[in-house]
Amino acid sequence: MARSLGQISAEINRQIGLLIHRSGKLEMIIVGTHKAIMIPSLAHLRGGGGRLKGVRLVHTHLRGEEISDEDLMDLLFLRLDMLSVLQVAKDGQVQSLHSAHLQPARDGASSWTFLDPVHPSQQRGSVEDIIAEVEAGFSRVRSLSVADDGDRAILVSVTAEVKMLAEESLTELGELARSANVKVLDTVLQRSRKANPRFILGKGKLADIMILALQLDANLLVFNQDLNPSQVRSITDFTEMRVIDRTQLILDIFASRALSREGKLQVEMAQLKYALPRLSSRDDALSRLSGGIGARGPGETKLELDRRRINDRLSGLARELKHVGEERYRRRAQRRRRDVPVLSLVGYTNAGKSTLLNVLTGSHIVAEDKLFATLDPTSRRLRFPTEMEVIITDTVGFIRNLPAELIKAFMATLEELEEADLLIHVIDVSNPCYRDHIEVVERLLSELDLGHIPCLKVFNKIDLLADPAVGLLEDLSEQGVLVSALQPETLKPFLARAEKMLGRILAEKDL
Ligand SMILES: Nc1nc2c(ncn2[C@@H]2O[C@H](COP(=O)(O)OP(=O)(O)OP(=O)(O)O)[C@@H](O)[C@H]2O)c(=O)[nH]1
Ligand SMILES: [Mg+2]
Repeated sequence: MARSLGQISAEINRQIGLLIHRSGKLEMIIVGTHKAIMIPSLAHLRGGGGRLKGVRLVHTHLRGEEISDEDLMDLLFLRLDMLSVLQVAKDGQVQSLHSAHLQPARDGASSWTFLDPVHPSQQRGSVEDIIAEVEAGFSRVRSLSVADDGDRAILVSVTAEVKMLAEESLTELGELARSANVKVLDTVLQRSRKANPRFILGKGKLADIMILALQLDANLLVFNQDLNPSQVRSITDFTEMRVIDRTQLILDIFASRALSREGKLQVEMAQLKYALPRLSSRDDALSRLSGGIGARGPGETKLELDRRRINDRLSGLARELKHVGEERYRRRAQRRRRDVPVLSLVGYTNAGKSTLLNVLTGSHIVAEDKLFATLDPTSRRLRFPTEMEVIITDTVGFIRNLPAELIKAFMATLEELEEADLLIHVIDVSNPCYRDHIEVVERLLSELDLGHIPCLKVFNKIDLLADPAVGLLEDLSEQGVLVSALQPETLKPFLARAEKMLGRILAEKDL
């Protein structure tokens, strides 16, 4: 076969490639130009049951070149079992066969191994054995890392931000992933002034990520930046991995957390609004996009609908939400008639709002070390030491770059905040980024037109400040109160302060 390939290739002065199944069956014959061949998409191939595609490529080179970088990219991106180059002399005589295959272990820089060049008639050992060994190597790597059924992701951030900010934001993406039960295998931070419009990243960097993904057995790429639909498509096509962005990740978390009818409706609305502009007339864009982390929660089957039906569904949702909103309005109006003041807990996600509400009111709403543990607003009665009774409301946490669609979707819930007489801004001081968090929350509050409501800053989790900087505690207690929701005795000064503020506010209102 090598001899015929060499002769024909030299005669027509074009490279010829054969894609060969593990079974030995020919999948495809590709005729290229004199210096390259183009391999069509192999997406239809189901793979060989392991990490690799189950096909190998043997192709001719006419100018004596050995395995080129492009060849290696093909090996990688097409996850070929093996890639071989048959060097052919001008007269069509076959010279030597150069082969390379991917390397499962992550030792050092090289992601592939070259076999010794050999004349095709002198080959020893079997290709099948080598491939079996490579596959076995990959699955060993896999079983070394924890085997679980959740998604296994590589986080990617492409940004022009300064290094520290970029890293912080990537850490937060990791927290989001963890909250969505996604296992984070590795993170890739690419700082660049200008994003590649097609892939966001340069192709070389994408190749690095692909290698990582293969070696770590990742099935998901999570980008910290919003991707447009065509970027999702190109990266997906290129890597054959599922690709989602930060917004999609947040939507997925919301979808799995929403409990109330209103919450579910709102999440579905946000999901649909996010998906709609990303719909493309071409093939399976939506099923891919709606894939998310398996597109859990409300809206999962609905996302399979087409654009028109999505629009119908959206107007239906809007109607339902309006209806639910009216019910809530009536409840609120009742409350107002009874003239009970309202305190609303606001703050960055994971600051400790729900924990605080639980401690203050002896409730047991879900509070956990996950982002967006709370999605549905909860109200409880709280009696101050001086017998004044108030209602205290827990709300969904804020986060930086909260997508506009999401904020809008949660408008109805956040309307609850408009009723608040006093906002309690809970801040996790043990988080190194707490200052940024304050800024994000304050900006969102003013965007939501809540900036005019009096606000008390509560610096929470002081128990975690093992060694606070000199003057920090004094500084903070000038701006608000210091508490630890886990140490009830620290809450007294907070209650006293809140009550005093509330007294003043109510007195002003009566005037
Ligand atoms: N050490 C310490 N941990 C706290 C304190 N307050 C809350 N936590 C922990 O912080 C985590 C988040 O608390 P939550 O009450 O769920 O926070 P949240 O602000 O309601 O968060 P979301 O609902 O996700 O926006 C939980 O694991 C709490 O146990 C505190 O004062 N000290
Ligand atoms: Mg909460």
